[in-house]
Amino acid sequence: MAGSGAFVELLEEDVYKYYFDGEWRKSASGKSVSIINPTTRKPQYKVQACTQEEVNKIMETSKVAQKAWAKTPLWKRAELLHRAAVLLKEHKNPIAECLVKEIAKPAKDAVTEVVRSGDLVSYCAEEGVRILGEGKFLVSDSFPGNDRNKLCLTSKIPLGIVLAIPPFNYPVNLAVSKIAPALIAGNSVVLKPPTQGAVAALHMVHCFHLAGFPKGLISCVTGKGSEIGDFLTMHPGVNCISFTGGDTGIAISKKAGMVPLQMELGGKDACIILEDADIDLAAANVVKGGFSYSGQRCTAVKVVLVMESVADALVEKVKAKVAKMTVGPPEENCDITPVVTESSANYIEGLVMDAKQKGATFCQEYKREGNLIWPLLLDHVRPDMRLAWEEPFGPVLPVIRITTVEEGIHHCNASNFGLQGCIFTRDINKAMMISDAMETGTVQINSAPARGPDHFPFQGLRDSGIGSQGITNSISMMTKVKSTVINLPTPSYTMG
Ligand SMILES: NC(=O)C1=CN([C@@H]2O[C@H](COP(=O)(O)OP(=O)(O)OC[C@H]3O[C@@H](n4cnc5c(N)ncnc54)[C@H](OP(=O)(O)O)[C@@H]3O)[C@@H](O)[C@H]2O)C=CC1
Ligand SMILES: O=C(O)[C@H](O)COP(=O)(O)O
Repeated sequence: MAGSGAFVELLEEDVYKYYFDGEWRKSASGKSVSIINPTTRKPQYKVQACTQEEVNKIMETSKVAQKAWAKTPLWKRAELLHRAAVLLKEHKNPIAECLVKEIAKPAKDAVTEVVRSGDLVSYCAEEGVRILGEGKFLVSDSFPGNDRNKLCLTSKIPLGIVLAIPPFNYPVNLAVSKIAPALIAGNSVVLKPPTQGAVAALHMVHCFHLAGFPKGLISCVTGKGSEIGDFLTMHPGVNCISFTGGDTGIAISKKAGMVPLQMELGGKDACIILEDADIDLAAANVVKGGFSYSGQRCTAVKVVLVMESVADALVEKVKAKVAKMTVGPPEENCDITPVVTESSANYIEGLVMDAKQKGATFCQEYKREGNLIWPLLLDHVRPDMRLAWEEPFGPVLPVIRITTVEEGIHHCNASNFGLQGCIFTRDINKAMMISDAMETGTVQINSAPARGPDHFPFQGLRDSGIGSQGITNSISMMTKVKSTVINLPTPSYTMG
């Protein structure tokens, strides 16, 4: 159970502690932040509201710990990560319980998130050993005018302190996707978890603690992003920021200093369906892509662009599937569960009402109880409706009927987002042409958008982000190249 057994030291009275210098501590602020259960809409947990002084101390300690960690052999770093991965999987149930209570993730999916996170940590350890174990050897005589008298050795070195800020929808998986690459590359980590999801993240951090990582190497600061966020992201001790979330990331990129940024932000992933598509396959993916975790995924299908000639058939099939979806509490593994906050539900409702006023066709009746919104497919959505462009981050999916492929590509590229997109067609040549024309970080052919498997590159264009994630890319991003050049007194040619 959360906050008990192996996790008992995380909790004092009813407030979860923050993690610093290898210990669980109470904040000197004496204040806490309440986490509201999206299902009951009542306070579920409390976490410490950390102070700026505590952040300063964390940064100092983190810097010292990083210097020692960078001298720890790579295989030993990997060994500790493997140990943390085992512990994460061993404690999947209490961590998943927090995800159910804090972010209303269906119980089965919550367990999957933790297991996936363990796998990500192990894979990262293995990948890190391979890619960080290799450098480059360059010789000078390949550049015009040079003899072979300079030998350049390059290797990848750590950046220092990586600030990791994940969003509410994957507070464990999108935290470890930053923590593990940072650690294997020799960095220290300061984690600021999302408020909704903070307790799951603290339990995850405890697995790293139990694995035996050195004191100070990993810290976890809790508190509202709106209060402590700017102080963290603008802190001079930070050497890299890895952020996943919404528009906050755009603001951070304007305020952060001259440090590498990895930003994974919002998306409005389009699903283009052509006349020759397998409509059963497309419908199944529209439902899975649009409604899993109630649409609260950056990679959710957020607009369907279907050719008019097959639109009726698609809409009928999707409607039939939506009718079978279960709606209710995450504990009962319902397909659709309450969205994360009341303000999120209000925002979604605003988009629905705008579409209603402008004449969209409701394939189901709009229904809401508290934060729980029933799945809704809106047909005949037009570009003048907000739903055509904004991301609801909820179980509401607009369908725009198109008469040419170009119309679909144009709509996709006119978005301020450019995360992923997908195409359904039986013609691979057409699929490749459309994929080339779509201005998104990834295009999926005949499947819904997805970040995973976690070693695949994951990136967005325009407001969807900066840089690329995925295990290999994250490890590289959290390092920089260091060169050592040996200058020989006379040119030397091997076997010459
Ligand atoms: N591209 C991607 O991979 C993903 C993108 N998203 C996008 O994120 C949004 C929803 O996630 P959500 O968690 O609400 O996103 P937010 O951007 O609101 O929050 C993300 C994180 O930033 C923190 N934060 C808030 N204010 C600041 C600040 N000023 N400085 C630093 N950190 C801050 C939050 O903490 P706190 O909770 O305390 O406010 C949270 O940990 C959607 O728009 C979605 O598209 C979500 C998941 C993945
Ligand atoms: O934040 C998100 O929504 C995730 O990055 C999406 O991950 P998934 O495609 O694996 O669900």
